[in-house]
Amino acid sequence: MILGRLNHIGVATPSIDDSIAVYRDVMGATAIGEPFDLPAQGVRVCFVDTPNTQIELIEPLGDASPIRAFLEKNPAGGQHHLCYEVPDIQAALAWFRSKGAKVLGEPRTGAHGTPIFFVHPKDMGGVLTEIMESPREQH
Ligand SMILES: CC[C@H](C(=O)O)C(=O)SCCNC(=O)CCNC(=O)[C@H](O)C(C)(C)COP(=O)(O)OP(=O)(O)OC[C@H]1O[C@@H](n2cnc3c(N)ncnc32)[C@H](O)[C@@H]1OP(=O)(O)O
Ligand SMILES: [Co+2]
Repeated sequence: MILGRLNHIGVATPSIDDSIAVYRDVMGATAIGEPFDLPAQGVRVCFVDTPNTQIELIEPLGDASPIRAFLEKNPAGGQHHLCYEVPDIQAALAWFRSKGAKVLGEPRTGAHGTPIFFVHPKDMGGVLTEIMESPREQH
């Protein structure tokens, strides 16, 4: 398994619009994407570019959103997950399973349009970890 670059840091928020204002006005972010819905993943997403990675702002979308419980515990939002790139999602899936880590579901299409899966925080030192196949042009 080849662990690649840190693609993004997931930050859960009760309001993407409010968070955009903070990253724009307080953090001085100059490259903020348009928010978009990912109904299949139960989130609304907005990417804030940094020089070497991205902040992925995520807001609950729908009653079954996987981040609702997180926001109930952390009403102001907060750091939610880390996402690393791999060259081959299936090889990575087999790798984590071979290590006995709890993979959450099967690979599905993530916010960058490539396959992703999550590894339970209990097996990752308390860090919800997303694994994402690198976009093809980066292979
Ligand atoms: C995929 C689109 C996009 C992309 O980048 O492409 C995204 O990243 S979308 C991100 C949102 N989607 C997900 O997070 C899917 C995977 N997550 C899950 O399945 C759940 O969030 C899960 C199972 C990690 C936690 O579910 P839930 O919070 O409902 O369960 P519990 O409250 O029982 O939590 C169990 C246990 O884990 C701790 N926990 C929960 N969330 C986190 C977290 N983000 N980081 C670290 N730890 C977390 C929680 O505190 C519980 O611990 P315990 O000691 O048992 O109280
Ligand atoms: Co993510």
